[in-house]
Amino acid sequence: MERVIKIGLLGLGTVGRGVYRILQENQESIEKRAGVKLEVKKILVKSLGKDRGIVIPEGVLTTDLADITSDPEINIVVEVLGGIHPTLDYVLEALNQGKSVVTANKDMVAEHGQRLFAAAQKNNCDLLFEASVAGGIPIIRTLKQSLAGNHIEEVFGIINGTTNYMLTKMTQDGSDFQEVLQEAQAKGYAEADPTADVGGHDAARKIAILASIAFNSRIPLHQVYTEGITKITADDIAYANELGYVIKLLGIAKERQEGVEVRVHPTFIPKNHPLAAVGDVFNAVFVRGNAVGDTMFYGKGAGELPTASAVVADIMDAARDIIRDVPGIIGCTCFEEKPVLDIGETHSKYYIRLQVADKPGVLASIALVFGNKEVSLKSVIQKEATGKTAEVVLVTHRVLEQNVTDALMDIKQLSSVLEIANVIRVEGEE
Ligand SMILES: NC(=O)C1=CN([C@@H]2O[C@H](COP(=O)(O)OP(=O)(O)OC[C@H]3O[C@@H](n4cnc5c(N)ncnc54)[C@H](OP(=O)(O)O)[C@@H]3O)[C@@H](O)[C@H]2O)C=CC1
Ligand SMILES: N[C@@H](CC=O)C(=O)O
Repeated sequence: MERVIKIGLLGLGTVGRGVYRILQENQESIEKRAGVKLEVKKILVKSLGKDRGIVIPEGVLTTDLADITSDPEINIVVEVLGGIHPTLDYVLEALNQGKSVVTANKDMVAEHGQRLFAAAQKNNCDLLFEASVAGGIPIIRTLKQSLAGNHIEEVFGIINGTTNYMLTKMTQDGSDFQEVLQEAQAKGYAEADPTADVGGHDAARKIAILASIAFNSRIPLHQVYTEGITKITADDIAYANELGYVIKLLGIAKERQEGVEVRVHPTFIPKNHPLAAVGDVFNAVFVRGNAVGDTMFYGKGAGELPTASAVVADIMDAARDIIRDVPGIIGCTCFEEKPVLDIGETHSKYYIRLQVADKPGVLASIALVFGNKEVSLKSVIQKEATGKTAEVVLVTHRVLEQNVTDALMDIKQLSSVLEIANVIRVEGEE
């Protein structure tokens, strides 16, 4: 008799709809490749009456979790609800009922991964989360399996589709921040609360997940230095262009002898850097391994079908493991504690934009403060002098962050400095 693996889908929003569509439209090839037929038996939603733009057979939608977690016929639960409450409890319930779980939820994995992996191991289930980082790019499987023989030294890249879409439009078309955020929301790229995207928190969750896998450690989310794109202005974009850079929100994780550095912030990168050409909703992740050298992975980082592509691949893996009776074979429970370095201990170049009084000697006094803190300056441009005020743009050489922070504290005290308008790290050049 033909074996069918039944799936319970939690959520039928942007990603859930994509998962359902791929499972229907590619049914034949999926069955051949997975070696088993896959069928969505139940779908948990909040509201049964909502128009969803797809046809779902009668009786499949439910608002009762128990229709899924208590159904012995359902072997795989796919969580695409989002958020932590009540989602974490739902996923733990599914694992404790012996069901393998596939999730796209980076909030939950970044904050409660340890608990979830322990529950999956205890119950001999798979817990797969490919879609939680970089949408359609298969980066989790790559780190866990394809590059497993390497010592990973560095993982960094563009890992939030919404902000990359926004920065691309703001740079290329001069679009307004709020307008372009609304476009990203309408396209289904943004989180339910888009402050997670623009505030850098979504990217922080993703880099915490990537760094944990890459460095075989557990990176607590609160230790990821996080800055979003809300302070980026049209002026910063124009100066970046003039100086030969573009601005991207990067997630950066490096293993150093003293510990690991894990950070998310807007970054100036040279226009000829491969990441500079990654526009729109695309993501790209660089991985440097001690055996493989430099690798780069590129693809759509958000949206219905790219994200669902990753979810469906995980469902197929979970199904294969179930029919071979080996769920949980590649777990995430064995790791080493590694210290996460403070942002002050990292090194970068810095773009610094200041509003100052337009009078003689100001630049010299600013340069002196930087010199006293061992921050050497690569370039200083004075702009838009009105006779009363002027804008000064400085770019430093590669220096210790703490020295820049200390210098800026002193610079703030100078009576001729009216405002520190923005400070943005510069990466990707010697
Ligand atoms: N959108 C994207 O591009 C990507 C999203 N993700 C992640 O995927 C997950 C889902 O995102 P997305 O599809 O965009 O989210 P949506 O907001 O579009 O969809 C959420 C779905 O979950 C249902 N839901 C939410 N809470 C409950 C609840 N308490 N009980 C029952 N049903 C509930 C909603 O039901 P109803 O329809 O009835 O309101 C809806 O169908 C999130 O974790 C997100 O971070 C990951 C990568 C990319
Ligand atoms: N909001 C996220 C969705 C995918 O993870 C993003 O924009 O990258």
